[in-house]
Amino acid sequence: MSALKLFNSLTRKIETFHPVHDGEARVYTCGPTVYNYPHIGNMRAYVFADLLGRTLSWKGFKLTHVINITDVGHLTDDADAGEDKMEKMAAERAQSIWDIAKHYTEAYWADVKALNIRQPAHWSVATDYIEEMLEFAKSIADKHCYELDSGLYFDVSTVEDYGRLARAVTEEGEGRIETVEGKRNAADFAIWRKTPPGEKRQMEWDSLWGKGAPGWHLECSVMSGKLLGFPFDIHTGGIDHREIHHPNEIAQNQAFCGCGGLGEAANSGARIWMHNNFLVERSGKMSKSAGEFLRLQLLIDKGYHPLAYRMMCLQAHYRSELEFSWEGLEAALTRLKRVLIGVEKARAQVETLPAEPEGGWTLEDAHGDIGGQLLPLLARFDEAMADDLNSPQALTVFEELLAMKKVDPEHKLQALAAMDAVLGLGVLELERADLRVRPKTATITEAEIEDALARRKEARAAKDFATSDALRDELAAKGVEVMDGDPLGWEWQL
Ligand SMILES: Nc1ncnc2c1ncn2[C@@H]1O[C@H](COP(=O)(O)OP(=O)(O)OP(=O)(O)O)[C@@H](O)[C@H]1O
Ligand SMILES: [Zn+2]
Repeated sequence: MSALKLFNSLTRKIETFHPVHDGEARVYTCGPTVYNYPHIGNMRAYVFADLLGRTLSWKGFKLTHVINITDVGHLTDDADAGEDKMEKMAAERAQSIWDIAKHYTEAYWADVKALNIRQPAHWSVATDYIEEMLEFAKSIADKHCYELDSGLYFDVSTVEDYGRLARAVTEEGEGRIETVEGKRNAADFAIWRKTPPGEKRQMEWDSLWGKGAPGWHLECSVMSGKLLGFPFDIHTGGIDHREIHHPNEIAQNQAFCGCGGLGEAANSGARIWMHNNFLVERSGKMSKSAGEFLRLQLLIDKGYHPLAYRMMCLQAHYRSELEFSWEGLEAALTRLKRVLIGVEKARAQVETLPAEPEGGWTLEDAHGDIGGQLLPLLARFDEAMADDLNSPQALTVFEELLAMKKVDPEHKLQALAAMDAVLGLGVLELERADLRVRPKTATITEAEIEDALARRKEARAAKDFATSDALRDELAAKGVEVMDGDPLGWEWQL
């Protein structure tokens, strides 16, 4: 078994994973701000966190994963400027924040499910932890904070090594962070924002510092510490969080734990900080406001199975930028189709599918009584995943397994199921026909297509090529391409 190695953004080094608690892995992932639908770039962050969680399970660690839902406190700028994203959307829509949060949380969960992202142990909702946030703030206020008219601010000069995660000295951030009158340091941030006099927010709570709402950074410090205990093992997020959100969480954690500098990673609250790189469009970072809003549902509406997007994510290492294109998605879908053809062949050779062991597949279960040719393959798959989650490499090993011929079919399927438990493509539950998603604009149903194709087959058998061609043209007029002799065995596509 290869030792699990992960890239720690805090040390900027690949490190061997040593859990804080023997045999366990505790992971916190910054979740979505539920003011709008997530775009597929946001979902890359959760596919990555899921891949990490699945790899930890595969390595035999008992995983506790927390993903939060931010329903208050995230401003339109990650630092201190702008409005609360939730309040802003609620005002625009003339709806209650609670309704907005519910709607978009459910939409996010639908994407989570469609992408085979496993359910974490906890979905922690920020507004459920206000009491704990007030206690946390109170415990650090005297030594680390000061009050201004607009709120309670964290003085970043009171902790050692502020900003180390971002590799930026405090002053460097100055240009980017809007000045608030009276701040001691440019990078100081509000941990509690007071409701301005004369205003009423939809979400506000009483506190020692007046009515108001918690800061976004405070929320993640509190929920991660509360649910996982400091220090926990791994904190994840998108690479943008490396600049402001996570350095600020770290500063609060240091203050709360009374810990020293960041020479000791555990002082930051987590031992390892991991960040996925961006999904980008040719024009730049994907965002909700610019251009076509790339939601998972849009991909589905255009006829792409959501797992083609998961495949697309797995094909790139999580620390590399990934450029989205429709051609790239098409290629990922084709790759998934080929995988399913291989799985179908393997399935046809066995009576029953291997039963998933309780608690999911681990490398150890995968080994089972497997011998001979399959063991080196499992070892190479393990090595790839242990090498800072090298999923592109692991995928090629998975495909090698699919192509293997002279192996015991039961063992092959066992190895397949176990590897898929890490990749999360769910290939044993998927049928090839499931991948053929009807685009929203399609004017013909599958039953009508199958019916026309059956009639065409009959015509061809009777050598009535005029009818056969007429049926083909009829289908083409409705946007259905008939694919005679397609190597992937697809008879038609929309
Ligand atoms: N283009 C992207 N590619 C990969 N991850 C991303 C991308 N954009 C945001 N993320 C990550 O998605 C997660 C969810 O972010 P959040 O819900 O806070 O979205 P957001 O800040 O409103 O997104 P955006 O800035 O894109 O509108 C975070 O971990 C964030 O770092
Ligand atoms: Zn967070």
